[in-house]
Amino acid sequence: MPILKEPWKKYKPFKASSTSPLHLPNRQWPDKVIEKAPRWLSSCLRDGNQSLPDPMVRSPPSPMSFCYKSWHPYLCLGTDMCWSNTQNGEEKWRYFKMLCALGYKEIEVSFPSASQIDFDFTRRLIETPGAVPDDVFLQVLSPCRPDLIRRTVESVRGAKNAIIHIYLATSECFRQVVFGYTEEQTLELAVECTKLVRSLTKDDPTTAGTRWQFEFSPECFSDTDPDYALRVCRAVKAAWGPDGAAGDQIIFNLPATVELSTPNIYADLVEYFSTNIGDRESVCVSLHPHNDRGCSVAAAELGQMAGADRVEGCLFGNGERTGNVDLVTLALNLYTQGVSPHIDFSDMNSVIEVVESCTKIPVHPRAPYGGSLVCAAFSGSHQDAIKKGFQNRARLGLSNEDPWAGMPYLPLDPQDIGRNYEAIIRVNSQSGKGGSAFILHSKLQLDLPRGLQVAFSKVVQRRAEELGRELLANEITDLFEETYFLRENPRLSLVDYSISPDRSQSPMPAANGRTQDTKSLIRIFEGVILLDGVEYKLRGRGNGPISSMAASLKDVGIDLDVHDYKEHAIGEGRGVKAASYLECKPTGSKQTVWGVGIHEDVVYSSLLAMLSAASNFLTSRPTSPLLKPVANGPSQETPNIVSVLEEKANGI
Ligand SMILES: CC(=O)SCCNC(=O)CCNC(=O)[C@H](O)C(C)(C)COP(=O)(O)OP(=O)(O)OC[C@H]1O[C@@H](n2cnc3c(N)ncnc32)[C@H](O)[C@@H]1OP(=O)(O)O
Ligand SMILES: CC(C)C(=O)C(=O)O
Ligand SMILES: [Mg+2]
Repeated sequence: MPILKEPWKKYKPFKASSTSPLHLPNRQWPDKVIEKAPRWLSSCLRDGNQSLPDPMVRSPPSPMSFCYKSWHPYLCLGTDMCWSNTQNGEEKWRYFKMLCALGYKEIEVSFPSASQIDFDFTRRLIETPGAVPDDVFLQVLSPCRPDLIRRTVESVRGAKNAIIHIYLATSECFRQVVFGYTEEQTLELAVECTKLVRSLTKDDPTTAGTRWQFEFSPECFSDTDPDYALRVCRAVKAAWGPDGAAGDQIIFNLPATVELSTPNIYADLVEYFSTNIGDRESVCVSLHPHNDRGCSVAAAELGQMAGADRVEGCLFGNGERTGNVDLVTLALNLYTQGVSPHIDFSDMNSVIEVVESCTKIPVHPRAPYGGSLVCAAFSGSHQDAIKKGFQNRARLGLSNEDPWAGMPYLPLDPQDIGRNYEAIIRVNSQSGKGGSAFILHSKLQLDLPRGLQVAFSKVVQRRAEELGRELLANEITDLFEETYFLRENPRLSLVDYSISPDRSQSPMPAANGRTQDTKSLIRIFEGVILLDGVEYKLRGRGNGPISSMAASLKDVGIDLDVHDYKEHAIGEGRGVKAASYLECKPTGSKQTVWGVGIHEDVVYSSLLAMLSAASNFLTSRPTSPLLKPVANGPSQETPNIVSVLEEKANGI
């Protein structure tokens, strides 16, 4: 082929045939809303399976394998996820059980004429008591070839419920390129094969114990002249003879075998078919979109709006080439519109585990709903909005009326698919204060004041940049405990203390000139601290425990003014603790330091916060503060420099 200068000119825009119904001035589907779930057909074990490098049901292992880890069909790295053959059919068996548990009622289990293994798997399902729930239909697929149809029907003999599905491509391309058939020959073959299926199933009294359904797929429907597709299907319908009044429907499955156009065109085709096939109650219109252009979900949704009753697809969009339509996305798209899909994805992680281990294809981390990252927010703005969403829902009482309204960025409650809230907020160097604050709140029940959120987020940012990666939730809680000396404080600790009212003083006058109440009595802090391995005895005066301790610390060169103090309870009942947060400003400095204390005793918790702030003050300075000489002795005016270093006092 000559090399084209403009190679894209090799391709032509999609054009339906000359009798195109695409000019549908009265199309109805754009105004329709999907209000109920369609009938679902999982083709995971057929269309999904036929597209795997190593199908689920296979003969004994070959040294060649598809490696999940290396993404290579042959080079196996020998990890857990690498292909390893279990007993023949075990993976399909496990997958089938999962599909039943999820709620699928129509499951295409095999292409029985393809191999003995597929045939045997189908037989095993039927012959194992209780393997197939009474309300589940087993679907099996065959081309329009009499020998293969006989084998296919044979495979489901004795089943309680079975759907025989035959396919024949009707597009001009396939008729000319693959089969060399005229329109009439194709139609005749479809009718003949339908009659054969009928004779082998519902017309054969020996199979009366089986509830039969029949499905015909005009393969490549979306590339087929729509009037011709209708002609073939009407003839097939006449051959099958469904009795709609008795609830018997023929399934016409309309594949976009290859997705060739925008989904609105598929919807037009479906609406045209659905409204013109006639005797509609005897017909179930089914969709089978593939995803070559990445629009299969849209095609399936518009197709339902256009009148389809049923959708065929695979979990996580497995299937030929780019896959079949993703049944997980379709179901949960309905769910998030308040419509039950009648499929249970509440334990998404288990579904993923089964699908990945059976197909050896990992679910993409960004796959809608199922992907490991889709409930996670890394970026600061997202985290901030989600955090506020959680806070405000409780505050605004939205939880009763409209439980998920007012929740930014999260279209689905992660808990509904078995993901916990810890997975939502993930912290890296793109995160702001809200992310770490959310994690500290959910993991440690700490409700950080805004200023501390800002201060700690800088610490987190630094650490994330140093490591060049995401910080895990436990790394953030560790970092917090380390930064604010919540587990240990190697430099500064409180050995002993007491706080008592200063009886020698009359109460300090309040700002309004009145005498303060007894609560405002001057307190005296007396205690022993261990600073860099040396014990110091301190004494200080203040309006309360914190300020008196702050005053006492000046004597060891830790000169901090308390700017802000907040506390809250953690937990309730006997195990309740107090969390205290202190913002302090070193005298003469503009920068603040924060301290955090947690303890059952509220006062002790606040003193720990003071000590934590003092430690941060110490570490924020290049060298240790100089110990102030106790030159002036206790001062009554400045209620702070009273402490003494015992050794010093003793002249040691
Ligand atoms: C779009 C889809 O997903 S369709 C489903 C596809 N799935 C599969 O094919 C999986 C299982 N298939 C198989 O195991 C094999 O292809 C079999 C058993 C069906 C047939 O195997 P073979 O007899 O060796 O035929 P082979 O696969 O090489 O070629 C297909 C033949 O069937 C014909 N054919 C293809 N589709 C159909 C059809 N729907 N109806 C009738 N004949 C068909 C082809 O024209 C070709 O005929 P030819 O041999 O006269 O040229
Ligand atoms: C067999 C048919 C339904 C098919 O898989 C397709 O056309 O994609
Ligand atoms: Mg297909």
